[in-house]
Amino acid sequence: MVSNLTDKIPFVKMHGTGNSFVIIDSRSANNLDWNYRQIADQGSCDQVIIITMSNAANCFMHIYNADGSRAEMCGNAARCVGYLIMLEKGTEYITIELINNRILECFKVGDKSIKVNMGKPLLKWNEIPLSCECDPLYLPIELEMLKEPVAVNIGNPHIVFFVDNISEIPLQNLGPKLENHELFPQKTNVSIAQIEKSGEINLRVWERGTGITASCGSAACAAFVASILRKCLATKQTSVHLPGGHLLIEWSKNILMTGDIGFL
Ligand SMILES: N[C@@H](CCC[C@H](N)C(=O)O)C(=O)O
Repeated sequence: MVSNLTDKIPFVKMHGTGNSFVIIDSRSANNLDWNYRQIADQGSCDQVIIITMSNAANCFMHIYNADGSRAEMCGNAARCVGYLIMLEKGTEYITIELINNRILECFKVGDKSIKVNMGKPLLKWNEIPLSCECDPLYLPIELEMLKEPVAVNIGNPHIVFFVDNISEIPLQNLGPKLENHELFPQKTNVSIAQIEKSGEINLRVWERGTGITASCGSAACAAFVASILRKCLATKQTSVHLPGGHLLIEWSKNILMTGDIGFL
C-alpha cells in the first residue's frame, strides 16, 4: 500500500474533502512510536493516521492531531483508510476499528467516493463529556457573537454554533478559547453552522488539536445532528458544504457520511 519513502518513514498523503492526512501503514510492525507533532509539521497535514492490525475489523486506525494529541474519531480519515484497504483487498466494503471501540463500516460508492457508517451520536451531558450537568442542546456558553451551542459526541466531542453568516465569525481567535472551555474536560472540536433555505449547511470548523481545517467529517455529522435536535431541519439527509468540499450526511439510526477522497 505504501508507495514512498521519505525521511525513512513510509507513508501516503491523502485528503478527504481537503482534510489532509499522513497515513502510515504499521500493520507489519504494529509500531505506534512516532513523533506525531513532527510528522504533522513536516507533512503539513491535519492528522497523522497509523494503521495497525485488528482482531475485530479489517484494520485498526489510530488518529493523532497536528499537536500530537490523540483523537478517538476521524470521519474523513476513515474514508481515506477505507479506500486504501478496499483497493488492497479488491472489495467494496471493509471495517475499521477505533480506540473508542467503534467499528466503522466503509463502502465504495463511486470511483473516489466513500461512504462511512459512523455509528450513533452520544447526546447525554456525561457522554460528550461535559464537566458538569447541563443541557447539551443549549450549553451555557457565550463568546462575542456566539452563544448557546449544541454539544454532540460523534465518537469525539463537538460543539456547534448556529449563525446567520459563517464568514463573519473570527474563528481563528475564538476557536482556541472554545476548544479549551472549562465545560469540556477533554477539550472540544468547534463548528460554526449556517443553515441555507435549501436545508443545506455551510460549515467552518476549528478542530481540537489542529486548528482551522478545510473539512472535518465528524463535525459535519455533528452539525447535521445538532440541526435536527434543535429543529432547524427536519430531513433525513443533507449536504454539508465546507471550504474543502461537500459531504452528504444521513441520519436515521446511525449516521452515514459520504464524500470524495484523493491523494496529495
Ligand atoms: N478531521 C477529523 C477529526 C479529527 C480529530 C479531531 N480533531 C479531534 O480531536 O477530535 C474528522 O474528519 O472527523
